[in-house]
Amino acid sequence: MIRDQRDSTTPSILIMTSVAAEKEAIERGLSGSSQFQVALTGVGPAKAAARTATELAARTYQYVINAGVAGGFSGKADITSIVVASRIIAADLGSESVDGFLPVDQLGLGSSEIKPDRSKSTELVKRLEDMNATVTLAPVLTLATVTGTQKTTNELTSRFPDAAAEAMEGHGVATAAELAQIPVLEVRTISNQVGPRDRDAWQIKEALQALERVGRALTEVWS
Ligand SMILES: O=C(O)c1cccc(C(=O)CC[C@H]2O[C@@H](n3cnc4c(=O)[nH]cnc43)[C@H](O)[C@@H]2O)c1
Repeated sequence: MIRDQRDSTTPSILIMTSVAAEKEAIERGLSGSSQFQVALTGVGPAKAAARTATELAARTYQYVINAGVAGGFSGKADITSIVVASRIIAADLGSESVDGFLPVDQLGLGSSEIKPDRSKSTELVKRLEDMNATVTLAPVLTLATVTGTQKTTNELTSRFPDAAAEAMEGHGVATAAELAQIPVLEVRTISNQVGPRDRDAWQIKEALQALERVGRALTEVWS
């Protein structure tokens, strides 16, 4: 019989955040739980994929989670609410055409979507609801560019009517996890609404407080 050599102090869940403030918020919520390792991706899907792959090459993990703040689509996810990804979608992976955007799926060049672990995602939603958090299970878009105009907002809403949030790392983290055959989750707390750029309106502090709550909920999912 093959035994798992890891002991209870070896992290088995890797959480990737883009910036240090997100990492610290998650770590406050985890309150030292030894099952989790939190590491930084930097901003954007390319760094996210490369840095996640580097972490996964260094140690064996059972789950990978991408966590951080995000933009919420109006009417789907309000500022400070939480979105757990039901689908992780690379929204800008494909080609423009005169008839509109063509995703790589339609070009016969692969898939722009990765499915997160359904069971753990659902359990995370339940734990957050038990904490009285406002939480939505819905598609989360990954883009290399933060949406900053009404035109792009309208295009994304039309292409992905169910999407609740957009961020910049999820599909990169998920791609590295998929290649390593490890289940992935994405969870985002909403710091701003997707729409015409208004950086002063971003509520980072409140979104980071919600991220701390996500950290607490994660310890319950894996208790
Ligand atoms: O300035 C700070 O203190 C600070 C603290 C935590 C995070 C930040 C960021 O700027 C995070 C960038 C990160 O956030 C995601 N994000 C947030 N809103 C959006 C959006 O509307 N569209 C796309 N991405 C968004 C993204 O994943 C970035 O990596 C600052």
